[in-house]
Amino acid sequence: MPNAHSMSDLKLFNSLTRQLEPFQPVHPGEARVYSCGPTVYNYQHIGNMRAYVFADTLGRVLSYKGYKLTHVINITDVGHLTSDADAGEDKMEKMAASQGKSAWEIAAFYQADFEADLARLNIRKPAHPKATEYVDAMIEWGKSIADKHCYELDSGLYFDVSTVPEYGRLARAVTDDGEGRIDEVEGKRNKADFAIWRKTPEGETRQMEWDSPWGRGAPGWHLECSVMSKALLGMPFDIHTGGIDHREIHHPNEIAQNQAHEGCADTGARIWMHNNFLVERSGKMSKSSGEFLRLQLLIDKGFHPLAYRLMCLQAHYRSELEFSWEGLQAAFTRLKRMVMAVAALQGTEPASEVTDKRLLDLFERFDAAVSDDLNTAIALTALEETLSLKKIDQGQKLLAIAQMDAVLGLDLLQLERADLRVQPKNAQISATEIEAALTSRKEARANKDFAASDAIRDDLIAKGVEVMDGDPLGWDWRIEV
Ligand SMILES: Nc1ncnc2c1ncn2[C@@H]1O[C@H](COP(=O)(O)OP(=O)(O)OP(=O)(O)O)[C@@H](O)[C@H]1O
Ligand SMILES: [Zn+2]
Repeated sequence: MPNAHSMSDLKLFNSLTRQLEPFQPVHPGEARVYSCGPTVYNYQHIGNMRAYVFADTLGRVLSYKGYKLTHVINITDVGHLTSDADAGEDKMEKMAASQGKSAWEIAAFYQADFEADLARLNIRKPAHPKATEYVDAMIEWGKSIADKHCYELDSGLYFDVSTVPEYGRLARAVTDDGEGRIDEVEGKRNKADFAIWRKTPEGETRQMEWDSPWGRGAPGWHLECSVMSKALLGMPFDIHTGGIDHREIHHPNEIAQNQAHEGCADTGARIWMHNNFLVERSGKMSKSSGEFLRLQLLIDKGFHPLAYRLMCLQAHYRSELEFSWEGLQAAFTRLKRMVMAVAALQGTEPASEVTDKRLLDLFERFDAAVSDDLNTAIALTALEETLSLKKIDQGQKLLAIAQMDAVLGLDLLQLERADLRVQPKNAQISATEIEAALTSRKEARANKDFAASDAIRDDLIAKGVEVMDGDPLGWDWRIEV
């Protein structure tokens, strides 16, 4: 697309100022992004995955705008307690004990599962540093801020939030429920003070523990993101992302550590961005509630994982998104339509540039939408209009689709109809058997043997197959789950 990235300036909503701001990179021509990664003590739920679909879309938009992107999603394999505010048990150690495995095994298993989910959602491969690889750097960071900003209690080294300017500015925490949720630890100077280092209590041993000037123990969860973002991206860097819950405690704490360490009022990242929650009718999706929605469950029910990506893109990342199976079904149907429209271009070679005015206008709309704080909902409509354009140069159309999809990540040029036929786990019949039965049914009908044709249909229905004669999508059948 000629000069596509120079069409509209990219504006992003900065949680620090609660305003849209133009993106101005710290390093000309580059974009450096850090996204808080998962705590790998369990499977991820699809709410967690919404955070990474958002971060990936941001990264794709930055690449499309011509910036050289460095994106980090860390892996939290140590340090996160069951509460964000340094209370409760260690998530990793607790799961290890309940499964009779080592904390290291737990972390490796769930990290691999997380990375498989990223791939299934067509999330590009950012760097995935592990917190446990940065413990030395965390201790060094702690040492450099300990005298001026920290104090020791029996339970560890604590950060005194009154030693940095404007603590909690990101959360606007002083009056709302931000600080109110922080649990008391005996001896803390301020309610919001948090652990930099947690000492292993006398007489206990942890599987993951290290020696430090403040005793044997483990780093506080907040410290790892400051340390890893600085080590991998330098400070200041461009954008820090996370779910909206992190705006309250985790990110204000990172900012406080960054200010202390860098000796400035700067916050470490210039722009802080937060995705809103995926919710269930009953409330926020959470792992603590036992059974929870995983991407694998969606696949087991016959949905393609990219239908979930599309479901996320249909909403603005700053809006709450309510999950429902009907909503997912609608997104899946929409994805099928797109894939079928691209299939109609099979055999077309993409053009080397787009000159057609209709395509250029649609591209301008697409560009304006993604430049407006990642308005993917509008961008999708521009893509769909492009897909439905008739009497147009096919090569140019394909090029425009490819460029839009590079930003949205729906994998439209690779996905085929057959890929979208996801076999539900409890299916009683395979796709090949269904196709064969439908072919026999067609023959029976052609021979006017309606009894045979009805018998085949009844047999399919009994096996959970809905036969969709005359389906406008040409989808023909689906397995009901
Ligand atoms: N329902 C949700 N919707 C969108 N993002 C979420 C949701 N829940 C968590 N996140 C985000 O997912 C990322 C990873 O979360 P994290 O590993 O801290 O686990 P968690 O889901 O918060 O854990 P738990 O459910 O046990 O409280 C974070 O950026 C977090 O803000
Ligand atoms: Zn973090």
